[in-house]
Amino acid sequence: METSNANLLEVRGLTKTFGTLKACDNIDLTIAKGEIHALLGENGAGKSTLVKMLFGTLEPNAGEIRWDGQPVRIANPHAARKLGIGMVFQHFSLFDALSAAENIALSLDDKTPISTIAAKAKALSYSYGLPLDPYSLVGDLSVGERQRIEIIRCLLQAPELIILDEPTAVLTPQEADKLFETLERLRSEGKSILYISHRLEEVKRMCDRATVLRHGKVVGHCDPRKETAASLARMMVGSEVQAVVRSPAEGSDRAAVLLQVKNLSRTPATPFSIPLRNVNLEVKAGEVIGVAGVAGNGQGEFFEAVSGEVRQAAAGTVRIRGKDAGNLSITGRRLLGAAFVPEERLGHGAAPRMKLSENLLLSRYATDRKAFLGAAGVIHDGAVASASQRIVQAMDVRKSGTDPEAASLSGGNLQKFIIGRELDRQPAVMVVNQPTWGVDAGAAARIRQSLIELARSGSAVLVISQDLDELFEISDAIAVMHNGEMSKPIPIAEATLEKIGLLMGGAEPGHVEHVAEPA
Ligand SMILES: Nc1ncnc2c1ncn2[C@@H]1O[C@H](COP(=O)(O)OP(=O)(O)OP(=O)(O)O)[C@@H](O)[C@H]1O
Repeated sequence: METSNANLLEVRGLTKTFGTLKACDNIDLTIAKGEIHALLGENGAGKSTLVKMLFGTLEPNAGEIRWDGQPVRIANPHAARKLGIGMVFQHFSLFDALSAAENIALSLDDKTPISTIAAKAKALSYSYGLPLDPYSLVGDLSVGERQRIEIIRCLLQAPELIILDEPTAVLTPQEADKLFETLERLRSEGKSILYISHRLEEVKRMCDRATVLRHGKVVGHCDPRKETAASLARMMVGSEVQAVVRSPAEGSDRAAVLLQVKNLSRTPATPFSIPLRNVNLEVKAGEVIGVAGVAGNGQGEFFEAVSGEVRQAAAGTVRIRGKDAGNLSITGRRLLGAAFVPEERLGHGAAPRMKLSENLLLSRYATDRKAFLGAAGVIHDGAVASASQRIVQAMDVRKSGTDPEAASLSGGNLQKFIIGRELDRQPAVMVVNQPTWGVDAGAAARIRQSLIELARSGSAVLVISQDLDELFEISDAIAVMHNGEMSKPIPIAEATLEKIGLLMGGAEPGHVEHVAEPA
């Protein structure tokens, strides 16, 4: 039986509206001391809005928050921290040119000397099994190590409640395991954790209770350990989530190579970027090739070179539909029939302050001139609006208003719109970096299925992803990037998690070929 003393946080009737949209609608939530509590919900369900109110970055319109039985007002993150609430954000807020300890010092309010902070951070990091060298420069660290800094920074303030927003999205399976050990340890010390994740298997594994949101309302509570990933997804979405079907790639041996990367090398543009070393890769019509790798091993640099965000001097390093494209701009490559979806949605994938229809026009006016522009460059508003509507429907994009600004969409819904915008063109070559990052189970299945279908209709699809399950689900072969080098693609029938994991960790391909198949 729970008594009110056992509860650390109680939320009653919390409501937040944006215009006419109730992003959080009368939400009740109770977090007990010493529990890991999952907050689940499809994209746009209101999870981020809720935790922003708990961390003091958004002010509720109505409702009450009780902390250890007492009503509180959390006016800003400083007040949240003082109360004992810490948050590890999905997007890191660290300075590359500073050390781990200096970054931590910036978030502390007192004037403790760096050497003391470094010693404390190091001791804490080792005691929680997340070892950290406090004097290492952030720019030299992997994404997993950067996340450790964020976690240690949070733990140094001895919070009673730690909010984690999709903490494993950027981690390797091994790093995620380490994080789970740390969370279990925190739980055993009586700390509470509010855990947001779209990865339902890890929610089942880690969490004691779950609260499920849909359209801003609480639609259920459950013990995730007693559920299946499918039943959790059903609670979130309100209906059965379709499994992804990968039809066999037909005749791909004889098919045309639509995207070719040939002897691509790049010297690092900044002290913190990874050089590319003689990368070779081909994607044929009809197939999906996956690129796996721990974040920060050159995938970003590879995407920039393939998409034309950074051009090469040698035109032949990237060939699209048989034409040299290495020295072309993004638009030049798009005119050859390619489409690109970058990892970073706001700013790169979409202009945040522009409406969805304006974003559509911005990315497609050159390639779809006839459809969207008249003779004197007059915009066919109707055509743009109906294309925008078509994409919203095809990808089930949830939003407030008919044509809102991109920045007002929840992360996952903006991703659905951007992918839909490119798929709508039926590109001959599609290159996507992290296609379902932050996307809920139902929408992720839809995006993955669309990528397979695009390939089977005759296009070449290249998917860079840190989600190995995703790559195994959709790829016909998987290549691995490590330290700026690309392995040969391993056909999916021969690929195992162990082989790919070893290559991700830097094992020699020759060694991996001898790894036994699992029994
Ligand atoms: N600043 C804002 N202005 C207008 N609408 C907003 C704003 N912030 C969020 N919304 C809307 O509120 C709803 C809830 O968004 P929220 O970011 O909380 O969802 P979420 O559950 O965290 O989704 P995701 O899993 O995609 O991150 C969405 O429909 C979103 O478009």
